[in-house]
Amino acid sequence: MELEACRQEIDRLDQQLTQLLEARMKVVAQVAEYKALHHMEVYDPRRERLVLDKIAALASDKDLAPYLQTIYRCIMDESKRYERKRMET
Ligand SMILES: C=C(O[C@@H]1C=C(C(=O)O)C=C[C@H]1O)C(=O)O
Repeated sequence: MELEACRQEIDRLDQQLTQLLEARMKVVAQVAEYKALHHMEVYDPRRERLVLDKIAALASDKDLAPYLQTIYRCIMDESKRYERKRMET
C-alpha cells in the first residue's frame, strides 16, 4: 500500500478509535461517580491486571500483545486521571 493510502486508512481508524475512547471515558465517568458514592479507591490493580490479560488474549496477532498492553496501561492511567478530576468537582 502506498504511504498516502496507509495514512488515509490510519485516519479512518483513528476516527473510530476516538469515538470508542470517548465512549470508554464516558463509562469511566460513571465508574468515578459510583466510587465516590461508595468511598472506593480510584486505582484497582486487580481489575487493571484483568484488563491487560484480556487484551493479550484478544490480540489475534500475539506479537502485538505487548504493544497493545502498553497502550492500555496509558489508557488506564488517563482513566484514573479523569476519574480523579471528576471526583474533585
Ligand atoms: C475504570 C476503573 O478505574 C480504574 C481504571 C481502569 C480502566 O480504565 O479500565 C481499571 C481499573 C481502575 O484502576 C475501574 O475500576 O473499573
